[in-house]
Amino acid sequence: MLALKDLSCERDNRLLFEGLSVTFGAGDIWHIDGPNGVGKTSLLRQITGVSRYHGGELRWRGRDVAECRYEFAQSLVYIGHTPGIKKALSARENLHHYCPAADTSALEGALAELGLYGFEDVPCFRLSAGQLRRVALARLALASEPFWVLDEPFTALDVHAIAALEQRLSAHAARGGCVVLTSHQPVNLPVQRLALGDYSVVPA
Ligand SMILES: Nc1ncnc2c1ncn2[C@@H]1O[C@H](COP(=O)(O)OP(=O)(O)OP(=O)(O)O)[C@@H](O)[C@H]1O
Repeated sequence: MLALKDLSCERDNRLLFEGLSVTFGAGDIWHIDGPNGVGKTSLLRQITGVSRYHGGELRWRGRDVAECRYEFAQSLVYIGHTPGIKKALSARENLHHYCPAADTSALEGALAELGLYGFEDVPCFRLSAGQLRRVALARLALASEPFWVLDEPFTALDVHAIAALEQRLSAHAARGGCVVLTSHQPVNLPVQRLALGDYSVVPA
């Protein structure tokens, strides 16, 4: 789906990585790994178009992303480091914001999948860190976009939510979707690993 060719990244005049070439394909789950500060979030921000890249090329389904920004954006779910939840709104309202076409039972099903049954209408400022992360991730159950980019999605989740999320990611890949994620925890899925810092691509 997305090919990175000779990508480089610098922040504050410091080179984080260069010459990074990898293709994130249909059916893949990629785990971007590396120590704190190596540039994982910066890479995700580059590939999603949130930050610009300083060198190299990004190609979406064979086309330069600059030429197909709208199509690429329509194909992408990006859930960043912070959950991106409006705390004055409820879980249901937040999910509706991201998935306006979903009906009541779809919204409730997505929230229930991540253990939020009974919390649908509680304002999010009353939820815990893990529950807030669950609200953000619930949209994956409703997402039709093929390319998912998730920054530290397992942070703050308990074992049950981790298992539910892993199942969701696995089902997405099995349907021909692609997942690119960062995690400091081991991922219990057949992932391909991209270790920033040594640029090695380790197949599953
Ligand atoms: N807002 C910012 N302004 C300037 N430099 C930044 C900013 N955020 C991060 N950096 C720098 O960019 C580098 C890469 O940061 P990034 O967040 O991409 O790392 P990371 O690998 O995701 O780290 P972590 O594992 O801690 O989340 C860091 O070394 C940091 O010094």
